[in-house]
Amino acid sequence: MLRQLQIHQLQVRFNGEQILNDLSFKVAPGELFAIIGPNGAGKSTLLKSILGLIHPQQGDVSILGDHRKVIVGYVPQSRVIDDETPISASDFVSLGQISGFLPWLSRKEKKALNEIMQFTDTKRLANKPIGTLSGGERQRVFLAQALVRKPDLLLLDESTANLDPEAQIQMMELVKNAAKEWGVTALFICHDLQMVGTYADHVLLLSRQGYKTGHPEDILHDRKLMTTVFHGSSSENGTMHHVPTESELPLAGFPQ
Ligand SMILES: Nc1ncnc2c1ncn2[C@@H]1O[C@H](COP(=O)(O)OP(=O)(O)OP(=O)(O)O)[C@@H](O)[C@H]1O
Repeated sequence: MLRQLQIHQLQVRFNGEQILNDLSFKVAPGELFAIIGPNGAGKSTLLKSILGLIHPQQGDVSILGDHRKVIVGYVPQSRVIDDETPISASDFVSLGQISGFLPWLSRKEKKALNEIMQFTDTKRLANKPIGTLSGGERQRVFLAQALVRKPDLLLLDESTANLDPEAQIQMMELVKNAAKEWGVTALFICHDLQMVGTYADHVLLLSRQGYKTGHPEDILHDRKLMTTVFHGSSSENGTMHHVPTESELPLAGFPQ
């Protein structure tokens, strides 16, 4: 289980453009942590920095586990799968667990595959070619692949985008159950604020002007803040300020 995820004074620039600026926050083990913000705010950049796919100019990410190396599951924002892709859903899921050199699955791996397909309700899709699945079915298969090694940390980049409301709920329920059953800590980028309000324990609101972490009700119901971030203006003082503190969550705040 994850013991600590801590982002400390993270700075990422691309071609001289500041994308993440002095970003610091902590995520508690087993929580569902939403990342929201307008397009281009740097949400995917943050997940990629946590994964080590992007190297920040400054700051660091610490991911510490209890007894063993932390396993991270990731569902990227976009994955183009050709309709003709000749790979079955179950083979696609098992790609998430191949760690040895043998071209077949061990008994333990088969058991894990079976369990996760049951858990994600993808068993009935097992033999279907991945390219023939609907958008919602594919998303569940992608999630199954990310979960098959029972990760300690799960990173989801807009995994519920383009899904109908029922399928969105199914996906988020799966993530919530994974948190409940084996204590996975999940960071999920989401533009659907209703989903965030329903499922997130804490929220990071990110924009190029600053950021804020807190409980969903405090962030989502702050009309002035939300208007400033998503529409760039507010009837009152709409400037975003980043005021880090040393206290527990939220680590950063805006002047009240
Ligand atoms: N590898 C890269 N090289 C140069 N610029 C990049 C790179 N990756 C991202 N960017 C830029 O960084 C900014 C933030 O991108 P990012 O994808 O993190 O935003 P986002 O908040 O996830 O947006 P969206 O909600 O639209 O997915 C964008 O302006 C993007 O063009």
